[in-house]
Amino acid sequence: MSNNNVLEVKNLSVAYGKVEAVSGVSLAVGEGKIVTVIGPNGAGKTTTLSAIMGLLPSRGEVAFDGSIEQVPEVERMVVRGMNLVPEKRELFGSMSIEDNLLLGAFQRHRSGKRDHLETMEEVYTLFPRLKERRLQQAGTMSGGERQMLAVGRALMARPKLLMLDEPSLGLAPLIVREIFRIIAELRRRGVSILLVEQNARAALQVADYAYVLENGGIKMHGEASTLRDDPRVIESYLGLGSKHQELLST
Ligand SMILES: Nc1ncnc2c1ncn2[C@@H]1O[C@H](COP(=O)(O)OP(=O)(O)OP(=O)(O)O)[C@@H](O)[C@H]1O
Repeated sequence: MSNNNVLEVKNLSVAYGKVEAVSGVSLAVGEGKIVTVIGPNGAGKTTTLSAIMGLLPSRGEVAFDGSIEQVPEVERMVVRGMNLVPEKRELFGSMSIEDNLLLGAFQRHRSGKRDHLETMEEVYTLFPRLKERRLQQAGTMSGGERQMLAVGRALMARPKLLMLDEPSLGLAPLIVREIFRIIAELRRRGVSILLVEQNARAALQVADYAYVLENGGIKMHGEASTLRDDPRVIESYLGLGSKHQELLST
C-alpha cells in the first residue's frame, strides 16, 4: 500500500446470486483527497461502496489505513475510521436530530472514546441548521436537511475516510451546491472522501481524481480536471446528449 493512500481496493468483485454486479474493480483514495466514481444507473457504484464497507460479501482486497482486510466487516471498519452515507440516508425518523447524531458515535463510544459532545459541536458548526432544529424529529425534515443529518451522523464517528453515495440525489440545485461546498470543506479538515455521483458535472468539479464505472468495471480513470475535458466523458456524462441531462430535463 502506498504511503499516501488511505484506501486501496484491488480486484474487487461482487455477485448477487449468479450475476456479477462488480467485476475486478481497483481504485485508490489518496490521503486528504476527494475521489469520485461516476457512472450510469446500475453500473455497480452502490455495490462497490457497500462491499468496501463490509456490508456485502466480496472477493478481492481492501487495504485501509495501512492494513489489508481480507473480509471487511462493517463494525470493525467503522471503528478503524471508515464510514458510509448510504443513498437512502437511513435515518431514524421518529428520533430527534440530536439522537440520530449520537447514534453515529455509538461504535466509537463502545470502543472507549468519550468525545461525542465535542464532535457534535463540530458537526453543528458545519451544519448550523441541524443545531437550530436539534430536537425536531428526523422524519419531519426536508430532503436537504435529511442529507445534512446523514452526513453529520457519519461525521460523529470521526472518519478518516467518508464514503458518500449520491449525496445530491433528489435535491434542489441550491442545496446541491451547499452539499458540495461541505464536501470541499471536509477535505480541508483532513477527511478523505470517496464520492459516488450521477451528477458528474458537480462531482468532477469538486474531486481531485475520478473513476468511470460502467457495467461493473472501471472504464476510465484520471485526474478529475483531465476527465472533465475528455471527449468520451463529455459525450456520455457532461454533454447535452448525456443521460443525466436527459433526466434533468424530464
Ligand atoms: N440486492 C440485489 N440483488 C440483486 N441484484 C442487485 C441487488 N442490488 C443491486 N443489484 C444489481 O446490481 C447492479 C449494480 O447495482 P448498483 O445499485 O450497485 O448500481 P449503481 O451504479 O449504484 O446504480 P444507481 O445509480 O442506479 O444506484 C444492477 O444491475 C442492480 O440491478
